Amino acid sequence: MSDIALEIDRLTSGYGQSMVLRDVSLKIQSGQVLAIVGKNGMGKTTLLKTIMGFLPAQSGRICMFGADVTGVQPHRLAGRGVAYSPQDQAIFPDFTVDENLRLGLSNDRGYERALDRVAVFFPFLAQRRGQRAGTLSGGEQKMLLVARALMSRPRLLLIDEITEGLQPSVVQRLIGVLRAELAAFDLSVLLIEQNVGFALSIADRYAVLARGEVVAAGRVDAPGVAGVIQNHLAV
Ligand SMILES: Nc1ncnc2c1ncn2[C@@H]1O[C@H](COP(=O)(O)OP(=O)(O)OP(=O)(O)O)[C@@H](O)[C@H]1O
Repeated sequence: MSDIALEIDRLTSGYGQSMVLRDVSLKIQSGQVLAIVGKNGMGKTTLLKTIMGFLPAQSGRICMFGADVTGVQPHRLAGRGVAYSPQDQAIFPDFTVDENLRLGLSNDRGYERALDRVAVFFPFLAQRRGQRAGTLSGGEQKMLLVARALMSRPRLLLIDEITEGLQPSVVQRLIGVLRAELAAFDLSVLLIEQNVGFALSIADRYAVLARGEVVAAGRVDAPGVAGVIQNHLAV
């Protein structure tokens, strides 16, 4: 078993003729959290979509747990222990809370136990299992999204801008659930964030993406990191 959960080597990708990511290289050690920060339109979502196989890589390589997964279909990654919490339109509004959560597992076995685990942090999920997901508040829908991604106890979790529009108490709860899962399981996380405070509170390492390139990277506990990141975001 590789001690590197995710390794991206000189990845280039985009939409048709328009290249968005250029030679992006990143690495996540098993059990660690990497936060990717960057301004709007810098290629963060494109990076996640390419890693997940929704967009083809034009060049470069994506490895997970030592295996080359470049070009592997998204549903096949789920079978390898990869979960994805996308930025938009990711819950099924006409399905109930229960039905949305069941989509996070490949079968019904272990459903109740998984629900108990995530409901420690998001009790409303257990209390409102029959409610249509589209009638939950925006913050509750985001919590549902993270809970669904965690149902299968993934080895690698990719989260796209989960804190956008959330009140601080919900952000705190998300920090709580991620810390608990990180402590209990050998979970590795790739986090896309604009909320630098959230990113630094949960991540081990960071990378700044600007115009499709990694322009800064390092450990979050290095001196002055918040300032370095803010400077990049201000440019
Ligand atoms: N489906 C698409 N077709 C063509 N261009 C796209 C498509 N999706 C995104 N882009 C372009 O790719 C670039 C990067 O977009 P991306 O969504 O990856 O940025 P981002 O860093 O995630 O931004 P945000 O924080 O606003 O979500 C942008 O210029 C965007 O217009």
